[in-house]
Amino acid sequence: MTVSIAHLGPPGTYAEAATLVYADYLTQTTGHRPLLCPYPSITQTLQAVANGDVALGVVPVENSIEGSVTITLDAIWKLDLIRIQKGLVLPISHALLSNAQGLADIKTVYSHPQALAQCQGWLEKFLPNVQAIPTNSTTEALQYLQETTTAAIASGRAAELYQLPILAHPINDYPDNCTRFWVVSLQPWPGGNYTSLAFSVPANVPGALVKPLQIFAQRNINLSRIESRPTKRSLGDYLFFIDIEANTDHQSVRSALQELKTHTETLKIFGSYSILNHQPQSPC
Ligand SMILES: O=C(O)C(=O)Cc1ccccc1
Repeated sequence: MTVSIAHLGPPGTYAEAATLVYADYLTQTTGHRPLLCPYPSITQTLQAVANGDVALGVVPVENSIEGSVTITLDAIWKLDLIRIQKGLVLPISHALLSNAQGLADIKTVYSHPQALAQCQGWLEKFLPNVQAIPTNSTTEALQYLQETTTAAIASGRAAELYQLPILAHPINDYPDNCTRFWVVSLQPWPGGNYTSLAFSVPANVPGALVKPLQIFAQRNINLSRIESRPTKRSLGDYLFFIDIEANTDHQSVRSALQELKTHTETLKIFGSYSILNHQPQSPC
């Protein structure tokens, strides 16, 4: 049976590029080529996995310049059964696509909020008076390019795919711009050396986060990331997303998670996974 993988579309997004990397890996390891299924938003991509419409989904989770992709974290928290199977990191290089004669004609720039933010300095310098409009994805932005006063930020690959002119490339403010993606499914997977989890704490009291952090520190378990997100219940009430460098099969991790349960209100463990190292020369 063909495995379907959901990703943010339309075709040509960075999420699709990450999905193609994973599809190549699956083809090599299983002998079967999976089917790529584009969805209009990150939330709908994850929903398709949660509903069982597709076996797998690939979503961006964190960028080296802009930090967390908050839509992904919020949706994963809400969708109870989602598990992480793999991580993969992709270098991101943005281009300015437009049918305008030159930069002086451009009045509006469309793109995904992460792409707009990663090119903020370039936009301020070269297009200081344009209006930046967020879209669900970098390739959704391309539908606005019929006008000769509009531009979109997307990849060189997207420009090639839709035969659109590139006015400037690269335009990201930092050359080492990398985005981390998660491959997710409903199936727990034999893990790797990274574990991701999230929890809410019982009350917004001093030290509510100290105990959970101590639990890991006492066992010498390294945290590679901590991110807070509002619970959306009341102001100042947060969820914490944590990545640790260890597997849940490890005895120390098991006991840490047992103890963590007693110091958190809700604890969700998204699983243990390895990082697919597909480009050993990449800056990521
Ligand atoms: O819109 C896309 O192409 C995406 O895949 C989301 C995104 C946007 C910018 C950087 C990384 C991922």
